[in-house]
Amino acid sequence: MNSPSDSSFPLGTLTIGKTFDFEAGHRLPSLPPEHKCSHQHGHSYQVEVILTAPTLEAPGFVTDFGALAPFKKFLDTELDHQNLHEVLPFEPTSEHVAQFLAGWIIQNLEPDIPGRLVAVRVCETERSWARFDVEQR
Ligand SMILES: Nc1nc2c(c(=O)[nH]1)N=C([C@H](O)[C@H](O)COP(=O)(O)OP(=O)(O)OP(=O)(O)O)CN2
Ligand SMILES: [Zn+2]
Repeated sequence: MNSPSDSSFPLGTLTIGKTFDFEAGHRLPSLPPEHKCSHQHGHSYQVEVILTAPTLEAPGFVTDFGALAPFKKFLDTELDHQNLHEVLPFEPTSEHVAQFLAGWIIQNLEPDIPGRLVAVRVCETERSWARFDVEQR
C-alpha cells in the first residue's frame, strides 16, 4: 500500500472540508430601514469547515469526517430554526457568523481531533458567502 512517505507522493498541504447546513431567520437591525436585510427574513445557511493536518492519521485522514459530528449537533441544537439575532450576541452577518463558528470549533472540537481549523465559510445563498481564515498558529 502506498503511503505519503513514498517518493511518488508530491510534497504539499492536505486540506479537507465538510459542509453543514441549518435553517434560520435573521435581520440586520443596524441597516437603514430601506435596506431589505433590515427586515426579518430567512436563509438556508450552508457552513463549510476546512481543516488541515501536518501528518495523516491512519488510514490516511486529516480528520475522520465523522469526528465533526459535535459541530453538526451544535448547529442543530443552537442555531437551526432560530432567529439568529435573538440567539447570538452580535449582529448576524455572514462574516460575524463565520468568525463565531470558527471560535466554537477551535474551543470545542479542535482539542479532540487531529486536524486544525483553516477556515469557515458561511453561505447565506448560493451566490453570497463570507469566509473566516484562522490566523496561523
Ligand atoms: N457582506 C455582507 N453583505 C450582506 C450580508 C452579509 O452577511 N454580509 N447580508 C445581507 C442580507 O442578509 C441578505 O439576506 C443577503 O444579501 P443578498 O445577497 O443581497 O440577497 P439576495 O439573495 O436577495 O441577492 P440578490 O442578488 O439581490 O438576489 C445583505 N448583505
Ligand atoms: Zn439575510
